[in-house]
Amino acid sequence: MSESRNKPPVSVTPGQWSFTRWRTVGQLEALEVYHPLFQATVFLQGAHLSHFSPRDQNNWLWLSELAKFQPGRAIRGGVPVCWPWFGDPAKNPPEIRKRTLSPCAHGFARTAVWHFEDVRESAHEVEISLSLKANEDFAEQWDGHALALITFSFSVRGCQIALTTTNLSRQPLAFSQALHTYLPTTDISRTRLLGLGNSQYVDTLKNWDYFSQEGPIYIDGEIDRIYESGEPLTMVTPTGKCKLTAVGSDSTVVWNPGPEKAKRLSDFPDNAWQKMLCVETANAAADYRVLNEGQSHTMGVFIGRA
Ligand SMILES: O=P(O)(O)OC[C@H]1O[C@@H](O)[C@H](O)[C@@H](O)[C@@H]1O
Repeated sequence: MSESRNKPPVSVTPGQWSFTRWRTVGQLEALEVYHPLFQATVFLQGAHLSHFSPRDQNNWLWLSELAKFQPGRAIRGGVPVCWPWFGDPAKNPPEIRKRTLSPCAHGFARTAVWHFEDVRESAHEVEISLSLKANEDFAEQWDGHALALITFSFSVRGCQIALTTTNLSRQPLAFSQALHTYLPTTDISRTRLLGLGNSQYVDTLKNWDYFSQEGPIYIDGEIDRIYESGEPLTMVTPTGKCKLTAVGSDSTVVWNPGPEKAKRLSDFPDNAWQKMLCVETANAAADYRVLNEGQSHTMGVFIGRA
């Protein structure tokens, strides 16, 4: 990552915080947390978390070595925020499809510049909040009016992400979403995901048909499934265990591009599919949500270690 330090937006007084500072990475503005106990980096574009780790540990998130930090381009790795629709709009339920005016996958929030709200610091925790008002500025992409508020809470125990959607329109609002978490592994063939045994899933690679999961998930190539479960998960790799605990979510997307799709993906090394797995806390497929005027829904995940 190239950098030039300390270019705060005008609303923020430099030096106001003890552990957090503005930083430019590539062409994007980010908040970098450098706490005695942990480190994190959050981009204003996409409200995108690219790094979290306790001090002196490697990044708990997978971040592509080919990731680009450019306006309008999604960062490959970390935790992209897919909102207000998940995946291909054409594969979403009719109530969501009728609002999406762009064919772009995963919604517009991951490439929009979010508004800085707040940083709160203590001896044990740092919280960062950002918001995105999806109003007439996004009228070419979406027929809706909603507010997304995201809060990242970092501590030595792990990282909590909470994404709250509020319907600002008079009409009921249907939306789908995901916190598209990229997790690292040293060897995908010796990695397994626990916690989805006995749940049903839609296999998007098999005609979107339904199947039942038995036991742990092993990955030996491309996988792209939407599980009907929001149960706690553990990813076991040769070097450790990562635990994901979701709230407000009854669906989980498990995705790895495998060797062939990896070659077609943007900003993704050909062999990187062997070093990552996406485990996405979601409201996707049948788990999409509908909010009446003024109603809110919070979906979130705690990423910890076992
Ligand atoms: O390349 P993108 O738009 O970041 O999407 C990556 C993947 O994201 C996953 O969530 C989808 O299930 C996959 O189908 C998709 O390929």
